[in-house]
Amino acid sequence: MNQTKEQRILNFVLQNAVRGDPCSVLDTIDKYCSQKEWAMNVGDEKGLILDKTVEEVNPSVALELGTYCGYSAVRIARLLKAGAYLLTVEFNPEFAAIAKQMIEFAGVQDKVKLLEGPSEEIIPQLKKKYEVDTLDFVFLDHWKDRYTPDTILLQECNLLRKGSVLLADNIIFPGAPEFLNYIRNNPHFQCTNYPSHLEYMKVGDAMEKAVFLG
Ligand SMILES: O=C(NC/C=C/[C@H]1O[C@@H](Sc2ccncc2)[C@H](O)[C@@H]1O)c1cc([N+](=O)[O-])cc(O)c1O
Ligand SMILES: [Mg+2]
Repeated sequence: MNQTKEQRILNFVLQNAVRGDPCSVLDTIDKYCSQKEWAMNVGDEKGLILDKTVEEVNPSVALELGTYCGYSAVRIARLLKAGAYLLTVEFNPEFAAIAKQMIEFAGVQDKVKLLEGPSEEIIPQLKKKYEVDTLDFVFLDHWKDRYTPDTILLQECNLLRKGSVLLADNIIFPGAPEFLNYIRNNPHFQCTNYPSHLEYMKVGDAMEKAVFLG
């Protein structure tokens, strides 16, 4: 049975990256996806915006929606302080299996909890089942039409506190117009736009940061 693109990416990492070295895993994925097969990782350019935001927030508890191959989970986890952790939500079992291996190869498995299932089911379970109080940082990179309902759900489940930071990928491409309209017109959020480019392409893209004001 021939391999999927995601399996080819993982195999390229297993054969070319340095086990236990998150940066080498990120560089190897970026190399493969810019030279051989494009894939929807946040990538190196927008990855720097993600890095700066994570360093600024220095979260104890972070949530990622849309794990895919685990690139941004590794990217975020490598920056977390001792005792801090990332919960990452993926509903596609094949992608979850790839991401699990990617996270373990990078050596950040002790900081990452991969939750398999759709965000709309997982988010309401975070407090009771996963013992989350509130989230310091949320990275939205899953289906673009889920950004708004899941942001509303996070508020309804009291998972945001004054100062919680949301960072959303793909504001321009593929675009999340409904989310942008929602978040920029919501008095409970302070928004900042970060223009960039689509991963591995010259196409324009942007990330949007939204700080919850309580
Ligand atoms: O479509 C994009 N991302 C959707 C991502 C989806 C990821 O999240 C879940 S969906 C889900 C649902 C519910 N709960 C958890 C995960 C999918 O199984 C996939 O792993 C995308 C597309 C482009 N592009 O150029 O076309 C560029 C990007 O950066 C993108 O992020
Ligand atoms: Mg994306």
